[in-house]
Amino acid sequence: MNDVKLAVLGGEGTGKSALTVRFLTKRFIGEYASNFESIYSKHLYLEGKQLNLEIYDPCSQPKKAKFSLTSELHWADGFVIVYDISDRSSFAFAKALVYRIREPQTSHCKRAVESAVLLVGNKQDLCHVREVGWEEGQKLALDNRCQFCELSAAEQCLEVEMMFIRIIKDILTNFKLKEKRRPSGSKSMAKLINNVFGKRRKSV
Ligand SMILES: Nc1nc2c(ncn2[C@@H]2O[C@H](COP(=O)(O)OP(=O)(O)OP(=O)(O)O)[C@@H](O)[C@H]2O)c(=O)[nH]1
Repeated sequence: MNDVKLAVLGGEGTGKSALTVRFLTKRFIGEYASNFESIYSKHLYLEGKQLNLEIYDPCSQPKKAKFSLTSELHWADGFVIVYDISDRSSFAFAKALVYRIREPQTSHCKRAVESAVLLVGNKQDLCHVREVGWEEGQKLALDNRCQFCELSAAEQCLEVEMMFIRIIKDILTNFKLKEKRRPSGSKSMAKLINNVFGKRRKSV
């Protein structure tokens, strides 16, 4: 079974828990405990594979070394970065997170393939008080090789599900790429062993 680890990050109150809970239970509750972090688990069947999905939903800790993120970066295979379209400061926070994830040192420290990132403008139902344009989100995503969508955890169940499925599929694609790019150490070793012992065996 494949393990897929996804971190849902973003500014305070942007709807990280609402999106996660919506995906896991199809429900929108409205208020979510925000003083502890959670890792949720879900078994999924996607693209012919059984997956063990883990979703990390951090608690709000505005003072936590803002963009250090070191443990999350090492833990996660992909990121959902959430901002609130009615709150410009949350977009600035999301931008800083995207830059942090895409920093060359970060991208290369552990990974042969860039992490999958999906930027989400949440609370689309509040578009009458919108502070961040759709184009701004789209541009930030394009410039930083991220996927992008706007949606509403409060009003859209299917879109939220599709959003999570999209990022999980990207992660699976990355797993395949990594597999391809992995130096064929094990294969070469098998060849070597075969060359040395295989031939001898023939002569016995
Ligand atoms: N109108 C509207 N409100 C939303 C939406 N998603 C979440 N909210 C509300 O926004 C508030 C914060 O939602 P949370 O899911 O707790 O946000 P969070 O990012 O997990 O919050 P912290 O953990 O405190 O950072 C709650 O009052 C939610 O009901 C949405 O799509 N539309």
